[in-house]
Amino acid sequence: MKRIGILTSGGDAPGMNAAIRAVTKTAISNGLEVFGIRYGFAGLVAGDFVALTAEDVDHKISQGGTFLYSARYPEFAQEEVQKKGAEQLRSHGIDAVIVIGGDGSYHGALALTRLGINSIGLPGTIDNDIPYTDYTIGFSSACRTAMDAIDKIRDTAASHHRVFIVNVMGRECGDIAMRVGVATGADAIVIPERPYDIKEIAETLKRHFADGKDNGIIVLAEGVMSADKFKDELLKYGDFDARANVLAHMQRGGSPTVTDRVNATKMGNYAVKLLLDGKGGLAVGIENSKLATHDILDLFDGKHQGDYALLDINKEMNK
Ligand SMILES: Nc1ncnc2c1ncn2[C@@H]1O[C@H](COP(=O)(O)OP(=O)(O)OP(=O)(O)O)[C@@H](O)[C@H]1O
Ligand SMILES: O=P(O)(O)OC[C@H]1O[C@](O)(CO)[C@@H](O)[C@@H]1O
Ligand SMILES: [Mg+2]
Repeated sequence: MKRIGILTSGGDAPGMNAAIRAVTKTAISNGLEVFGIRYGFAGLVAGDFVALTAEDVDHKISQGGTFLYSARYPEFAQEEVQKKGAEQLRSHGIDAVIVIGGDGSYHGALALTRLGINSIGLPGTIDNDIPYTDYTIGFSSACRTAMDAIDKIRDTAASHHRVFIVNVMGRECGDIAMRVGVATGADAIVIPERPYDIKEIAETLKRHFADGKDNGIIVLAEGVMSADKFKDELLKYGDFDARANVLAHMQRGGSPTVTDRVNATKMGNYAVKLLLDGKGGLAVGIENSKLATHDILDLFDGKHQGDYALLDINKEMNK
C-alpha cells in the first residue's frame, strides 16, 4: 500500500478537520501518500481528488466544518455507482480509504471494502448515534455550542418569566438533549428513546413557577417532535408564556472542543495503522476510554446506548 484516500461524508462535524490532519500526518510519517477526496462519495465518483501534504493540514485542527467539504449523495447506495467510485480510486493508484462520517457513510465504506478497496470508518457526526463508541467526533463541540445557546436563552426566559422549548439536533438519538439538558439545568429533557408525559412536565413547570422560579427550559430532542408542536401540546395543560426555539445548524459549527480534537487525533492515527496492517471494513471507536474496532457489519445490527441515567438524574432533581 502506497497511497490512501480520505473523505468526509454526511453532516459536517467539528473535529473532522482534526481527524483529516491526524490521518494525513500519520500516513506521511509512515511513508504513505495521501489524497483528499472532496465532497464525500460524490467527489469520489467524480474523481475530485487532491494530494495532501503536512503543510496543507497545518492550522486545521482548530477549524470547524470540513475543508474537504461534505455531501449527501444517496446515489452511492447503488452498486453501479459504488463500482465507479472504486474504479476512480484504482485509476489514481489509491489502495485504501478512510471515511469520516456517520452511520450512513459507513455503508459506503463497507461497499468499497467489498469492492477490494480496504476502508476504515471514523465516527464523525454530532449525533452520537453510532453503536460501539462512547463518543463520536463533533458530539462534544455540538453539546458545548447548544449549552452556550441555552444559557443565553435562559437570560431572556427569566426576564419575561417564560418557558422555552429548545429543539436540539441528533436525529433519533437523544444524547445531545440529555447532556445539554443536564448541563443547563433544564426543567425537563425529552428524547425519542424514552417515554415522556407532557402533562407531568406542565405540572413540574407550574410548581417551579409557584415556588418562585422565573424561567422554564425544556430541552427537546428533534426526533421527538417539533418545538412548535410540543409547545401547542404543553399549552393544553397550562397557561404558560411559552416560546419555541430551534438551535438547528449552529450546533454543527465552531471550533472543536479539546475532547473532539483529541479523540479525532487518536482515532485518525489508529485508522492509518489499521490500513497499514491490511485491515478494512472496520469502524473505529472509543469504548471505556480505549480505542476499539468493530466490523462495520456488526454496527448495522447494533444499537447505540445512550447514558440514560442522565435522564433519571434530571427527573429526580425536578420532582
Ligand atoms: N446504504 C448506503 N450505501 C452506500 N452509501 C451510503 C448508504 N447510505 C448512505 N450512504 C452514503 O453516505 C452519505 C452520508 O449518509 P447520511 O446522509 O446518512 O449521513 P451520515 O453519514 O449518517 O452522517 P450524519 O447523520 O451525521 O449526517 C450518503 O449521502 C451516501 O453518499
Ligand atoms: O444538514 P441537513 O441535511 O439539514 O441535516 C440535518 C441533520 O444532520 C444532522 O445535523 C447530523 O446528522 C442531524 O442532527 C440533523 O437532523
Ligand atoms: Mg447519521
